[in-house]
Amino acid sequence: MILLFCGLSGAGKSTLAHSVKARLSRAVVPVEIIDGDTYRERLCTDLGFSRRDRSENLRRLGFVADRFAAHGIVSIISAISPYEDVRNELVQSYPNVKVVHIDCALDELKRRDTKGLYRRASLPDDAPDKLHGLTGVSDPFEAPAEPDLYFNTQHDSIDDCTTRICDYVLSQMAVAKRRRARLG
Ligand SMILES: Nc1ncnc2c1ncn2[C@@H]1O[C@H](COP(=O)(O)OS(=O)(=O)O)[C@@H](OP(=O)(O)O)[C@H]1O
Ligand SMILES: Nc1ncnc2c1ncn2[C@@H]1O[C@H](COP(=O)(O)OP(=O)(O)O)[C@@H](O)[C@H]1O
Repeated sequence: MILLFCGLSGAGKSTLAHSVKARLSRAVVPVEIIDGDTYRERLCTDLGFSRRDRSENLRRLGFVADRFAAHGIVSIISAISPYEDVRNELVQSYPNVKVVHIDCALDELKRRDTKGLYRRASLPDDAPDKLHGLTGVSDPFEAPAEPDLYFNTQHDSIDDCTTRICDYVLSQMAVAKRRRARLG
């Protein structure tokens, strides 16, 4: 299974990816986190934040996620993934891709500002530290029309989100197991 987490910077993708991994490891379910930030430092160093590059970024993460998933590992892609067409492309290209929208209001993200990106995006255009094209501020984010799971992390606690995601994964795994048993 591939869990495709998408949402704005600071919404909670990495936090939830790690808490889900920790919780599922207790049930002996292997999880691999494929984090946009980390892969941008290694596999995707040539990519920036244009539409073309963000699309290529997600295609690469999807390919890696599928390789892990093929070996029974739950792959969590934790990236902003702002475009519906590329998310749908992954859903159609690989088996068992579930889209998880990690949502949060911009006001709350500006308050959290864990990496200082929102402050930098609000600087005057000629400021040396100005961040252009920040998703949700000066670059688009297309909310998934039909996510498999939806969270608003301003209202849903880390623990509640983690429980719902883990319950979903375990129930999907149980369905797949029953299907395999029926087919012999
Ligand atoms: N312009 C702009 N817009 C959005 N994000 C930016 C930008 N510049 C740098 N960053 C940092 O890059 C991280 C997002 O990388 P992703 O690979 O997840 O993005 S994308 O899916 O390709 O849109 C994102 O990480 P997260 O905060 O974990 O989401 C930011 O730290
Ligand atoms: N329900 C929640 N789920 C995830 N993170 C939350 C939640 N509520 C508050 N937070 C906080 O929001 C921040 C999210 O940061 P992070 O996980 O790095 O976001 P992202 O990976 O989407 O950029 C963390 O400081 C986290 O503690």
